[in-house]
Amino acid sequence: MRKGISAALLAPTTYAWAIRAVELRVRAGRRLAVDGLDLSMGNGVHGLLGPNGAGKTTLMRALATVSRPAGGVLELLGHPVHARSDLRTLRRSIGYLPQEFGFYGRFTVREFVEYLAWLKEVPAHDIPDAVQRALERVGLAERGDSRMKTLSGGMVRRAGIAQAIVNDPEILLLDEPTVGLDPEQRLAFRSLLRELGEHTCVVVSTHLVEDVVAACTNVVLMDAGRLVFHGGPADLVELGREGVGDSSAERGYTELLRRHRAAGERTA
Ligand SMILES: Nc1ncnc2c1ncn2[C@@H]1O[C@H](COP(=O)(O)OP(=O)(O)OP(=O)(O)O)[C@@H](O)[C@H]1O
Repeated sequence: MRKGISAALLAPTTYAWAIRAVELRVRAGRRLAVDGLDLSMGNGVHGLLGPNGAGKTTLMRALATVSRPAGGVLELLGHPVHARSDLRTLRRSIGYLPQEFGFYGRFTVREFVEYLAWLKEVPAHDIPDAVQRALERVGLAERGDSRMKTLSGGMVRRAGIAQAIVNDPEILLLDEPTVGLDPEQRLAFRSLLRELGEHTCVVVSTHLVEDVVAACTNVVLMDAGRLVFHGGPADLVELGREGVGDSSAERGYTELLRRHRAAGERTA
């Protein structure tokens, strides 16, 4: 048995949900930015929406096991995540594109993705093919030998998506992946998302409600650290038949937040 990995982590696990949170609380600095969240997610593409400061990035960081929960239950692929969990094996099955990420500008795109594949403990002999496939999936195969510092903002984002998918994760977390992508790339990205969601639990945080309707199987709406709505994109569109906003989906989003806040004021 490999040193440092417990038998419990190596044992096959069965689970109903790839991600399960019950009364989850997560701190951002000293603030409880996720405050009593109940949420279960399986395979599919889950669009995480919410106003600025809703707690989306804080939740993504907890799902990526970057921050540990301050309370409640968090289970990823059936493994509990808490202060004392051994997360090394679990992290091999997670892909994460943070909102902001650093890289060595002198690395080529291929070296950058290879390095992350190595950190994710992808077996060495699988790395070249895995990297090539990830670069092809984000449309960067032609730029594999370019240095990271020579890429445009949108291309850096695509390199970030490539590193997140290079280990074929079972949970894929993408924090605002479409920022800086041109319209053609956004369309290509939507179809990549749909493809990935067939066998993976994909969580995509975004402010683009239209992207969620076009590419997601589920909508998760948060406000002030709590779950406001979890349903299908069609439910959001249906709710937005009337109200303020340029599209039905945006109106549905606004209407859900309005109802949630009005209910909060009544109970306060
Ligand atoms: N390091 C920190 N220290 C203190 N407070 C923080 C820290 N990071 C985030 N917060 C606060 O936690 C709350 C949730 O922030 P978070 O970044 O998770 O929201 P978000 O939904 O991702 O927002 P956005 O849409 O603007 O990216 C906000 O009120 C924010 O000000």
